[in-house]
Amino acid sequence: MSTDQQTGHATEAGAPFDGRAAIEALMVAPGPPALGSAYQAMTEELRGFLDVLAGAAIDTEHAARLRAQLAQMTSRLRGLEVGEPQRLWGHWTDRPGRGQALIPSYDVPKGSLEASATVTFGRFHVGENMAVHGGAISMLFDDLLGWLLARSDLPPSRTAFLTTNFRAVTPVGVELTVHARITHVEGRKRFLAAELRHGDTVCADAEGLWVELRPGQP
Ligand SMILES: CCCCCCCCCCCCCC(=O)SCCNC(=O)CCNC(=O)[C@H](O)C(C)(C)COP(=O)(O)OP(=O)(O)OC[C@H]1O[C@@H](n2cnc3c(N)ncnc32)[C@H](O)[C@@H]1OP(=O)(O)O
Repeated sequence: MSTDQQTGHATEAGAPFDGRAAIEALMVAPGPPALGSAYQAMTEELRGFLDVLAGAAIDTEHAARLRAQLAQMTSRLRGLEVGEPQRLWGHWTDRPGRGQALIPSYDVPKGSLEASATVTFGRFHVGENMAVHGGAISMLFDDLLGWLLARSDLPPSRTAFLTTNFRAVTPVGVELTVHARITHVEGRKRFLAAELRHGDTVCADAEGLWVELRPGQP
């Protein structure tokens, strides 16, 4: 066995990286429950920090102080860097949000072909005019649909395309509902759709294709 220099994944000597096996291996929590709780609380704090920072008018001194504090934390974490399989970020598959702050936290049940969840975007995800950034909405759809598939009984797959329609401004700081479903499966191809609503208003919807990874495919 050797280690892929880029990803940190263990591979048979000379064998290409196997993305399907890597995803299958990650479907269990990466650490004990106490660490999971502490990590989840830390990512929630980080979300709160980004939300307040994105909404704050700070002066030069404050910006310089924050930069120094962040630099200090960054250098402390540098010594703890690991390869992708060992990292904790986004790998808490047993917890809502999975321990990441890329998109709002949500949860979907295991083993179903469709799911509804509530999400709230903060100011960190504002594009302009207090509308949620279109890229953040597409990212939510990609993540949610990918996670719905990962929680189903189907083998690992990857997004081939995702089309998002922005139907109305998506508001920030309010609860939204998102519905995702696997519409049909054709061989290795999984077709999915999703809809994001604020009350009765459809803010955005999406449809996409996920293709099942073949064993040994990166
Ligand atoms: C925490 C633990 C892990 C948790 C993991 C889950 C977290 C979830 C949340 C995180 C989520 C994050 C998610 C992410 O970030 S996923 C990252 C973003 N996506 C990618 O990087 C994908 C890059 N592309 C590929 O890897 C390959 O192209 C794939 C694998 C998709 C297909 O390449 P492959 O060589 O395997 O397949 P094929 O070419 O033989 O095609 C097979 C069939 O598919 C049809 N086709 C293919 N492409 C398209 C297209 N664009 N439009 C229409 N059709 C298309 C094609 O015509 C054919 O159909 P047919 O002729 O058979 O009828």
